[in-house]
Parts: sequence; C-alpha cells; structure tokens
Amino acid sequence: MVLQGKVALITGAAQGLGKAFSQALLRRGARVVLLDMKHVEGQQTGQEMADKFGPENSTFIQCDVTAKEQLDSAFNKASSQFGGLDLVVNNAGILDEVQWERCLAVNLEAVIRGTYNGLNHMSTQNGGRGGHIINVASIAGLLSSIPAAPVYTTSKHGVVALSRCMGHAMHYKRHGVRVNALCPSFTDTDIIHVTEDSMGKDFWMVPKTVQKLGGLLPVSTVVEGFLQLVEDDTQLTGAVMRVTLAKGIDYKQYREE
Ligand SMILES: NC(=O)C1=CN([C@@H]2O[C@H](COP(=O)(O)OP(=O)(O)OC[C@H]3O[C@@H](n4cnc5c(N)ncnc54)[C@H](O)[C@@H]3O)[C@@H](O)[C@H]2O)C=CC1
Ligand SMILES: CCCCCC(=O)CC\C=C/C=C/C=C/[C@@H](O)[C@@H](O)CCCC(=O)O
Repeated sequence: MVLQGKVALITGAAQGLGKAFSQALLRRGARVVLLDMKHVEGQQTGQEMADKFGPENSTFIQCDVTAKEQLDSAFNKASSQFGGLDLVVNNAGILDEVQWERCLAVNLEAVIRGTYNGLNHMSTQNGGRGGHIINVASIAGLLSSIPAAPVYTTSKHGVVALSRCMGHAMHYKRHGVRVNALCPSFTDTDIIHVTEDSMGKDFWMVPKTVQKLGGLLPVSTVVEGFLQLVEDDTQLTGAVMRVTLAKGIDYKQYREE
C-alpha cells in the first residue's frame, strides 16, 4: 500500500507502539485517527502529531475499545471526517491476569469488533475502497506455554487465529480487505512494567524472561516490521509476522490446512 493520502485508524495510540505506528504513517503522508481511552495522554499525543504533521492530518478520539457504542462511533466519525478508511490497526492491549476478564475484553473481543468494523467500513461490497487490517498480537500468541500469563497468551492466540481466518482468500475476495497479524516479542514500552497487582505472584517471571532473551526489542524494530507489512504490495493476507531479537523480522510458515 502506498501510504501517501491514505487514512488509518489506530487503537491504543496515545503511547507505546500505537503512538510510534501513528508517527511512522504520518511521516509517509498518511492521515491518522488516534484512538485511546487515556484522555490526557491521547490529547497530548494528538497535539504532538498535529504540531509535527499539520492539524488537518490527524485527530484524537477518546475511546474505550471495549465499549461497543464508543468504538462504533469512533469508526463512523473517523470515516466521515477523513472520507473513508484504508487501514485499521487494532493495537490496544493490556496485560492483566488478575482482572482477566478485562484482558480478554480489550485484547480479544475488541479486536474482533475492530476487525468487523474495519471490514464494514472498507469492504468493496459496501462501497469502500478495500484496505488492510493489522491486528497486533504478540509472540505470546504463537507459544504454547507461558505459565505466568495464561489469559494474555490465550487472548493473543485468539488474535492470531482471528487474523488467519479473516485474512483467508475467501474473505479477501469478498471484501478486498487484507487481514494480517503482527507478533512482536518483548518491546520497550509500558506494558512490560508488570506488578503483582496486575499479574499475581508470578510477575517476576517477566523481567527474568526478558533477561534470558538478552533484552528488549527497541520500538523502532517493531515499527520497521509494521511498515513492511503495511507497504507490502504482494496482496499478503492471513499472514503472521514475527519480530524477535533472535531472528529479527520474519513470517511464521504454516502447512496447508
Ligand atoms: N511491548 C511489548 O512487549 C509487546 C506488546 N504487544 C502488544 O502491543 C500492543 C500495544 O502495546 P504497547 O504499546 O506495548 O503497550 P502500552 O501499554 O504502552 O500501550 C497500550 C495502549 O493501549 C491503550 N489501551 C488499553 N486499554 C484500552 C482500551 N480499553 N481502550 C482504548 N485504549 C486502550 C492504553 O491506554 C495504551 O495507550 C498491545 O496489544 C500489546 O499486547 C505485543 C507484543 C510485545
Ligand atoms: C507475558 C508478558 C507479556 C508482555 C508483552 C508481550 O506480549 C511480550 C511477549 C510475550 C511473551 C514472550 C515469551 C517469550 C518466551 C521465550 O522464552 C521464547 O520462547 C520466545 C523467544 C522469542 C524471542 O527470541 O524473542
């Protein structure tokens, strides 16, 4: 996808990976709608983007992705303000093994809704231009045993499965919308600063695993993978990109099913 003039909607864009993805898209001439439930941080990031790239090229909408009416309304607003959508990035996520229902609601249910909303808005069947949905999963969505984070891991496995199903050629032929999953390993953002409050007594395993892996990925490496996925012009769909310290950026290979 050539990004110049395209319209992107990104959830969880106030900080971390979502903010970095937004900035990378704006740099390439896209217009970006930033969604986040954090009002102060979101306004601040929105202002920063407006100052750097022009107020006409981005906007911040406060939105809790788990609230159906807020998410639907944010998609409608984004689409009418910028004249349709070309790219949806379902990125908002949390790590909470204590309030695990919330973890599933943010990381999985809202990504399902965001994927369906993206299809509704971009499908050529509904008068859309076609487009691309990128669901931010995690390397946790490809591993079978992360004992300290069972619900987070389950949610991310769900995101990978959803993206592979909805990225299937059958859906792509109907809608003209590609769906792919991005699976980074531990990256230098706030989500990894876990506590006993959010993870329970096994929280210490996170820094220990990071140490074992040799450190954190810089956000810039994940942005590099993200841009590769977005700018790919081979009609890649249903793909799962991994970003790890050990192997860099690559795609998980699946046998024909
Ligand atoms: N940093 C890491 O090591 C990795 C992160 N990821 C995933 O990347 C995504 C982005 O996370 P990071 O930038 O790393 O963390 P982060 O904590 O810095 O950013 C997450 C953003 O999502 C927002 N958010 C959370 N719940 C929300 C809700 N209900 N509605 C709207 N916004 C909400 C937060 O306010 C925050 O701005 C998440 O899905 C995470 O699971 C995946 C693999 C590794
Ligand atoms: C459980 C904390 C989640 C924090 C945010 C993430 O999604 C980070 C990635 C999640 C889990 C990673 C588990 C890593 C396990 C390793 O022992 C190894 O099996 C995977 C190696 C990947 C690499 O080379 O980076």
